[in-house]
Order: sequence, then C-alpha cells, then structure tokens
Amino acid sequence: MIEVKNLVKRYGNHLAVDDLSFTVERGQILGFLGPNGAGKSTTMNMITGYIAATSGSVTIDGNDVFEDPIEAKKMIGYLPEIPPLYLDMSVVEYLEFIAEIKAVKKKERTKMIQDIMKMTKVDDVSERLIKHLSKGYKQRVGLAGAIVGYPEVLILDEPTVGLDPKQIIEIRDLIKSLSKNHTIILSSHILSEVSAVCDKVMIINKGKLIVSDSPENLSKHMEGANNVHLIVKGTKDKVMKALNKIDGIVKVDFQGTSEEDLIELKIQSKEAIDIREELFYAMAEAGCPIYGLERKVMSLEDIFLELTENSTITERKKKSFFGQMKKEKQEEKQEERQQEKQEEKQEQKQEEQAQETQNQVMQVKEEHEKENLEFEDREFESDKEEEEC
Ligand SMILES: Nc1ncnc2c1ncn2[C@@H]1O[C@H](COP(=O)(O)OP(=O)(O)OP(=O)(O)O)[C@@H](O)[C@H]1O
Repeated sequence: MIEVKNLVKRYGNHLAVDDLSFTVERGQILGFLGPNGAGKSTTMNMITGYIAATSGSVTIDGNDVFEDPIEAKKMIGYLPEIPPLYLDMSVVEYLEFIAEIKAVKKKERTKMIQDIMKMTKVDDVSERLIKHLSKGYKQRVGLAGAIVGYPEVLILDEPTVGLDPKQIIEIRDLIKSLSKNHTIILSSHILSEVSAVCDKVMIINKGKLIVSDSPENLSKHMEGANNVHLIVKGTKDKVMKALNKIDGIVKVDFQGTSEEDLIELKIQSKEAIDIREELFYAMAEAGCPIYGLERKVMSLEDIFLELTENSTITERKKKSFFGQMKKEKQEEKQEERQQEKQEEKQEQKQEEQAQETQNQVMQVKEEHEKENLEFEDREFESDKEEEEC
C-alpha cells in the first residue's frame, strides 16, 4: 500500500533522513519510533508530500507522491505534529471547511462530519470556537480533520500529544478501530503506545532505520526473551559441567566475578524454554550454591534505549546492560581496591616514619647516656688521682 524507497532529506549539510526504505501493507498500523530529532516528522512530511525529498520515492497504492501528488494526496489524511487549525472557526465549521477542501460530496458531508465528531468525541464542543478549546480537544479536532473524507491512509504525527490518560486510551482504541478501513502510520516516542497499538514498529535514529519488526518479535529476537542472569559460587569448570547437562542452552557469557568465589554469567536459552528450575537442580548437584537468578525479559523500552544509544545492533549487543553494569561495578571495585592499597601504603609509611623517629630518639638517648657515663668515669678518675696526690 505504501512504499518508501531510498528516501533522503538534507537540510543544507544536515542529513535528517538517511536512505530510508520500507513498506506498509493495507490495514497495517506502523509505529514510527525514535528519539527527538530522529527524523520522524521529516519522513512523515515527505510521505504526505508536504515537503520535497532530496532523493528517493514514495508511492501510495502505486501513485507517486512527488510525481503524481494530486492522486496520491487524495488517499492521505494527515495529522501533523502541530495541527493546522483555524482558531476562529467553530469545530463544525472547520470540519466542513476541510470536507470542502477534500472535495467530499455535499450530500455526504453533514453525516460524515457528525459521525467523525462522535468518533473523535468532539461532538459536545461542535459549536465552540477552536481557540477556546483545551489542547487535548484541539488535538482531537486535528485528528477529526485527518479522518474527514475517510482517506485510505492516515499519517498521524504524535497523535496523543497533549491528551490526558483517559483520552489517550480512547484515541488508541479509535486508531485501532480505524485500522479496519485504513492503513496507518503513526509516530510516537511513547513506547507503550506503539506496542499497544501497532502491528509493526520501525525504530529510527539520526535519520537511519535501525530495526523494523512486530513489537513481539522485537522483544523475542533482541536476545531478551530467554536470558537468565546467574550468580553462583564455584569454579568455572564445575559450573560449565553442570550447564552442559541442561538442554536448550544456546549461549553462555561469563561476566567475571563481582565478589571472590562468585561467578556471574548470562545464559541464553532457546525460545520458549525456561531453564531456571533445571539450573537450580544442576547447580545444587554440582555443589555450586546460587546467589542470584533472574530471568531477563527485555521490554520495548530496553530495546529502544539500547538501539538508539548506538547506531548499529552489533554495537549495542556488545554493550548489553549486564555487561555495562558489571563493567561499572568492576571499575568501582577496582577503584576501591586501589584506594585501599594507597591507604595501606600511607599507613605503612607513617608507621615506618614513626619507628624511625623512635629509633633516632633512642639513639640520641643512648649517646647521651654513654656521654654521661664517660663523664662520670672521667670525674671518678680525676677524684682518685687527686686523693692519691
Ligand atoms: N526545516 C528544517 N531545517 C533544518 N533542519 C531541520 C528542519 N526540520 C527538521 N530539521 C532537523 O532534522 C532533524 C530531524 O527532525 P525531525 O523534526 O524530523 O525529528 P523528529 O524525529 O520528528 O523529532 P521530534 O520527536 O522532536 O519531533 C533534526 O535534527 C532537526 O533539527
């Protein structure tokens, strides 16, 4: 339904969208996810033909947005990040105006607008001026405007911004129900929103596509679904022998030790296998007491953060959370040890200095005593000589 090929957008020297390609099937809800400045709005503006692309193409049901904009734009309803509302119009006037622009047949307009106002829950403010509406209501009027004419494709840039939690749930339900008759692309940086609503997630960062999959598959594949973090007391040999007895283990990463005699490891098992119980018995049999056992299921948040921290998956994999945490812990420990060593050295030095001073005092004392004795001896000798004389 929507085909984006090698889409590029440059603002001067700044590459805002960097060679994006993807497709969206009819009836699908695609979630466009990325941190601020990732290029979401720019991409959506290009898909809708609102701005020109530097290069690349976008087709909607075979119609090229840049070469055949009228046909392509007829199929698109767009809710930009800041909806372009006419503030001095009432809600119903605005929607009638949009219907006229979109060339909705006159006899169909009234019913369509009434239905859409009900759908987006703005029917209770239909006669009010838009400038007097709250932010949430304005957002819903913008959404209503995008739905007018029931275009096949809806492009919604941050559709729930400014809504309260109850409204967010209502709009999500509305978007889901719209997908029965529309193909939808929505952007968001709220991950729970994307996982709740979308069939497919595209994560972009710095204009580049990082990963694209269903929310469930992303969680599964990003090594998270079956990761166990284990802290155990024993030798590496013993632990490995015990692990060899467990079926379904795919990968074992030793992560060093955080305390003496303790080994930390990350164990990855095949999908749908929970090895925690077997681990418990295997370690008990091997005489390796378990100090920590945690099943790590990566949330979409974890994946998003990791993926957008680095530009490539391989880079992020190298920097797994446990690895990072362990590294930080080790660095802290190393610093502590170094500090302890320095303190020990200083104490030793002070003791040595004190000992040296004491020795010097003793030496002076001894010399004094010796001198006194010699003096006494000499006195005694001269007294004796005097007596003899
Ligand atoms: N008209 C413009 N001129 C110059 N640079 C622009 C323009 N519009 C966007 N950019 C830059 O392009 C990059 C992508 O911006 P864009 O608005 O598409 O990101 P976004 O993912 O939608 O971010 P947000 O979630 O904050 O809306 C940013 O670095 C932005 O500063």
